[in-house]
Amino acid sequence: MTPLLNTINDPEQLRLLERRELVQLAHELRLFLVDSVAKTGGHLASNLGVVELTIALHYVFNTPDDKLVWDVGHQTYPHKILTGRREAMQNLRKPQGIAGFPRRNESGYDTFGTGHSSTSISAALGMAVAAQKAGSERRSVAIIGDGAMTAGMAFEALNNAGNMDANLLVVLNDNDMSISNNVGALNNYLAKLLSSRFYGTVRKSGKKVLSALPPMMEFAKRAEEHVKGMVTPGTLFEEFGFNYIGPIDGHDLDALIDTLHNIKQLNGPQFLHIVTQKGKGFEPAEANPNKFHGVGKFDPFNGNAISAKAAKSYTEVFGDWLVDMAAADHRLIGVTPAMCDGSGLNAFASQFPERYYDVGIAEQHALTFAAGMACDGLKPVVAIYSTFLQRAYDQLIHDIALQNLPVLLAIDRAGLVGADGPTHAGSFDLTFMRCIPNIVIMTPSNENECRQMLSTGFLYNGVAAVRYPRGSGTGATVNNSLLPIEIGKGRIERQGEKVAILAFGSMLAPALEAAEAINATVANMRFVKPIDHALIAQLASTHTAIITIEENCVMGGAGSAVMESLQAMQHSLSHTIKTLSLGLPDQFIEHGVHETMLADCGLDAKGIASAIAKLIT
Ligand SMILES: Cc1ncc(C[n+]2csc(CCOP(=O)(O)OP(=O)(O)O)c2C)c(N)n1
Ligand SMILES: CC(=O)[C@@H](O)[C@H](O)COP(=O)(O)O
Ligand SMILES: [Mg+2]
Repeated sequence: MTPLLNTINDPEQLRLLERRELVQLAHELRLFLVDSVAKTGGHLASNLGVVELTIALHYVFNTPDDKLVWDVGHQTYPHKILTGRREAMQNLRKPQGIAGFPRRNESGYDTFGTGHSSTSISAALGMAVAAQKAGSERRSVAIIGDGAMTAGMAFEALNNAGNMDANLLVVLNDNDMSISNNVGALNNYLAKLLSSRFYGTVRKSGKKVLSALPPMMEFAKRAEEHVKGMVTPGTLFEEFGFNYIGPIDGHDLDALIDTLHNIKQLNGPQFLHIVTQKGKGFEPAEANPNKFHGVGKFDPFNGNAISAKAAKSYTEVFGDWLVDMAAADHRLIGVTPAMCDGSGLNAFASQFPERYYDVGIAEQHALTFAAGMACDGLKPVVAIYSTFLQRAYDQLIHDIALQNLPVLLAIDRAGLVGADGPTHAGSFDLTFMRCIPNIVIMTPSNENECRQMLSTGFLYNGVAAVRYPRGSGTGATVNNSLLPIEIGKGRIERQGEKVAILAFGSMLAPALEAAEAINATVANMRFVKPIDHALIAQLASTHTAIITIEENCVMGGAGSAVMESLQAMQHSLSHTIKTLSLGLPDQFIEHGVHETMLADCGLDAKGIASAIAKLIT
């Protein structure tokens, strides 16, 4: 057979293929995906699951005029490959290479930038309304997974769209998996929809929708049936005002294409439920979709990881601490918004299942749920990535801090995260948390300090946050103590003269290295809030330059806290001090390799030394 995939550089070419050729194309696309991701690393299992769906969508819809909005965007590799980026896949997520998520500035086919979940229905609805207002017939399609569907935002959008007449199609890609097993009542409901009698009913109702009636009449008829309660039992999505079609096999290209063709004729909000298998076609990923959700380089023949096991990560340090503290205190509850594995909760979940809560992709709920538990004597620990905590800002302020509730936030992936790029960078948490009253914020400089700070935050009777980076730190030995450290106290790690570097968290190690050449003093500040005013005063009175350094944006971050402190004490200082705040610049940092990204921001020893040299000469 003549290969097909390498002839497709644009969906226009895909649309010229015969229907019967598409199965071969899907097969080639899968082989290409496995081979390509084996070399680069990236998200694999979700992409394998949407091969047929991606082909069918580009085959039926007139992309890029018709808009495809992929939720999360971790499953867009087949889309990228079919839209002119096949060759570019070899540089996926590498510096200057293509991104792991859709990017509007990367391709006209990437209609909406994503990375965080559950935004697709809102964005596609916005595009559908824009088309309507422009008198355009173009279609908008949101493709959302069953995991992403657990988020409140998806339901906010359904609620809005189901009450409108915009031409929006929502495709629910139901593979019965989030990163880990999907959870919650909605997941149970979807399983019920797929089962036995109800499945039959739904299929019939789907067929009815695809009958010969003209689209507008069909839509009106469905609306009338709804009003009269004739559609029984109505699916949840029908109750939301959508025309529900499915479930259909999302690996059956003929069924997908026929159904999409039919739906394209219909007006108003449409909902297509498809069933797929995460990891489809690659046995190791089918067997363990969680492991192959996001992977490093691997052997494409057996799926074995190529890189050696790295040093103990901060995530693992947190996971070990959680198990130990849970054993010591029966009030401890562990909460994760759908990131069990990534946040290091596996051991806790299996040892303390009755105290473990995966709430789905629901960061806002996770925090308020924790607040409620804290009101009544429990001690919740919310494990959350810095970037996803952004979703729950009001809950942190209004539900936790304002009521001064004892909730510990274990904030992982703080700082730059490498290959996932700007959507996942934890660049802002110090800035957005520091201005909230009542909160204790800690930045561990090594793994052992991380454990000490977790204990400190847990034992503190109020809201506390420990923010630590992705991966491992200095490799410090972690002792098994559960004792706290004194809140608000930094310490001097290296005594030098004239120049004092005040380092926060991960930046202590490069600060110490930079200090050698110029004999600078280095303080490990440890706490961003309360900031150690006494230590700052001591350093200010004995040095002529104060430099702060953090892996957070400079604006409003830990360095700002130091500068505010200095400002407050300036009248009592007998000499002037030169100051400099180092940290992440006021821009989104592109994906790449963590160390290089830091160096590019001047946050390695060399960059720190050169910035100090400029300041003091
Ligand atoms: C707001 C937010 N929280 C958490 C995540 C992490 N995350 C990425 S993909 C994913 C699971 C998505 O499951 P689903 O939508 O079913 O897609 P699948 O991976 O099954 O294809 C999660 C939890 C995220 N990207 N955004
Ligand atoms: C798409 C998504 O949000 C997650 O899969 C994320 O890429 C995981 O990142 P980590 O690899 O840091 O856990
Ligand atoms: Mg899923």
